[in-house]
Amino acid sequence: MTKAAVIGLGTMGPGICATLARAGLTVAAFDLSAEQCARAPAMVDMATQVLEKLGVNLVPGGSVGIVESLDRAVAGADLVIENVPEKLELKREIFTAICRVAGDGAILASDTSGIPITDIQAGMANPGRIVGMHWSNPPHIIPMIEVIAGRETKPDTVDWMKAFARRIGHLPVVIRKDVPGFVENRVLYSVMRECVDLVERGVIDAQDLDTCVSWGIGYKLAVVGPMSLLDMAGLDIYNAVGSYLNRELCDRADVAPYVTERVAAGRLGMKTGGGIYDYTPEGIAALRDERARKLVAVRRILQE
Ligand SMILES: NC(=O)C1=CN([C@@H]2O[C@H](COP(=O)(O)OP(=O)(O)OC[C@H]3O[C@@H](n4cnc5c(N)ncnc54)[C@H](O)[C@@H]3O)[C@@H](O)[C@H]2O)C=CC1
Ligand SMILES: Cc1ncc(C=O)c(C(=O)O)c1O
Repeated sequence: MTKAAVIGLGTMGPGICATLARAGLTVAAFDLSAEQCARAPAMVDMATQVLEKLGVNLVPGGSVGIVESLDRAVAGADLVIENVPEKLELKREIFTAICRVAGDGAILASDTSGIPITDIQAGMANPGRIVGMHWSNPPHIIPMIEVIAGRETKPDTVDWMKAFARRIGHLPVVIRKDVPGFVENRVLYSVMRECVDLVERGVIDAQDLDTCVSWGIGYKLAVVGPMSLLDMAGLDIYNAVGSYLNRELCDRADVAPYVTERVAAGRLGMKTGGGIYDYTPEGIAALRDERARKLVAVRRILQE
């Protein structure tokens, strides 16, 4: 398998392109926005430099080319990865267009954060080839990929995707039920909901919350997963604490005003220069470098 198409070159697309090219694939990438197409090559280069530092196996012959239409990207591709915004109708439009052009044998993957694959593939021309391939941000550094079968996905499509994830140096985990959010984001969003609530209620400020979670929980969880942590702490302790604490935890079904008010004001985070925190362009470049350097160092140690 040599040719891949990546549709959408926003936060996720460039790092995915770099990872595929590093594994020897010829990647044709497309984004509707000329601005995103113009910035993509520099983003791909930055991700490629990080992959070099990580020492991820280099298979010669890979490349990334930005093309001017979805049809050009998809024609002849063995694998298509969709990375457009998280809206079901948009993703269905894109998959309809992809199915029109893709060859019968191509694997068609969505990087959706949690829209059930069953909803994306319903009524498509080739649903058995459509599969969830959920990367984690930044996709060239975080090595885990969730592989999700929708109701109509063929088992051999899932097997193919597992093997492919390993081929590009990532770790596949198979999600056995096509539940919204799959697994990673169900866990992340339960943590995020509690964190936002604690900051909104003034229990802690944003910076201390970040320190508490990164050093108290995140650092530990990178080495000891939650199920193993239960055994390490003792199930009796979880039972005792959970019996009074679980009922206290945030269970709101909507998104907190702390977030919705910032979104309404255009404060989306690093991509708009401010969100919870404020950023300058120089600060963003420095943060990206620092985070990549630290994530690479931690990954190296964890892989030993
Ligand atoms: N940002 C994150 O941390 C992660 C996001 N995801 C998922 O990956 C997908 C993409 O997310 P991001 O890269 O963050 O979004 P983004 O908003 O940064 O990028 C999306 C890109 O799609 C392009 N686009 C929109 N309509 C298009 C069309 N019709 N044809 C071609 N390109 C089009 C946009 O111009 C934009 O560059 C979403 O489903 C998201 O939930 C998955 C893992 C992590
Ligand atoms: C906030 C948030 N939402 C979704 C995802 C992935 O789908 C991520 C991530 O990968 O980091 C995230 O941070």
